[in-house]
Amino acid sequence: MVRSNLDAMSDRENLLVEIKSKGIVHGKVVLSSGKEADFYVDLRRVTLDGQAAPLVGRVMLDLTEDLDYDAVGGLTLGADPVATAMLHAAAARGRKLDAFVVRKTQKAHGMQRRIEGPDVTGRRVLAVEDTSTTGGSPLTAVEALREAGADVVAVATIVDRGAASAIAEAGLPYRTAYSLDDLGLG
Ligand SMILES: O=P(O)(O)OC[C@H]1O[C@H](OP(=O)(O)OP(=O)(O)O)[C@H](O)[C@@H]1O
Ligand SMILES: O=C(O)c1cc(=O)[nH]c(=O)[nH]1
Repeated sequence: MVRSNLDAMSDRENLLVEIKSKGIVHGKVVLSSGKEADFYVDLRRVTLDGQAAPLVGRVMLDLTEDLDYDAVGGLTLGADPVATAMLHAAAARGRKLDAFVVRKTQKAHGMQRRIEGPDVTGRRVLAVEDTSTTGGSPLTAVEALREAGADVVAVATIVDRGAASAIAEAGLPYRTAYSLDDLGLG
């Protein structure tokens, strides 16, 4: 089946509707970085939603279509359903894409791994996040991936809250599907 630009545009529009209706929470909130904000973009309510998750996979694949990578993942937990949605969307397009999970700390028992899933050593990988404010979370994943011998080709998020400069400083291309302006929160 041939995928048209119209299909991609309609997925992008439909995912935006899902994010606006299910993922935005207004009110004072403390962010991962310790900063305070007046709203939260709770993308777990979108990436773990049965209707929205397939859109997440397709939109994030479309966003990174020109990049060369064969594994995707990031810092648990926000990145995990993004990566698995992409794995399944890729499989539906006949492409084999592996996923991985970067633990916040190395596991102390079992295989004692920091990065779970098929081995990423020597592979071109995409680091993803659901949303990023400071770039801290995706860059923590990038550091662990580089330590494991992976070649990180880029960072990609569903919603950017201000991470572009930190990711550019780390010398990596940065892709985001939506800005706060797209969400009416800019
Ligand atoms: O660090 P930043 O780049 O500014 O991005 C914000 C981080 O906050 C959220 O996760 P959180 O730290 O709340 O943890 P969780 O994924 O385990 O829920 C989100 O999923 C990002 O990982
Ligand atoms: O910066 C964060 O911690 C953060 C912001 C946001 O809108 N959503 C989220 O999951 N984390």
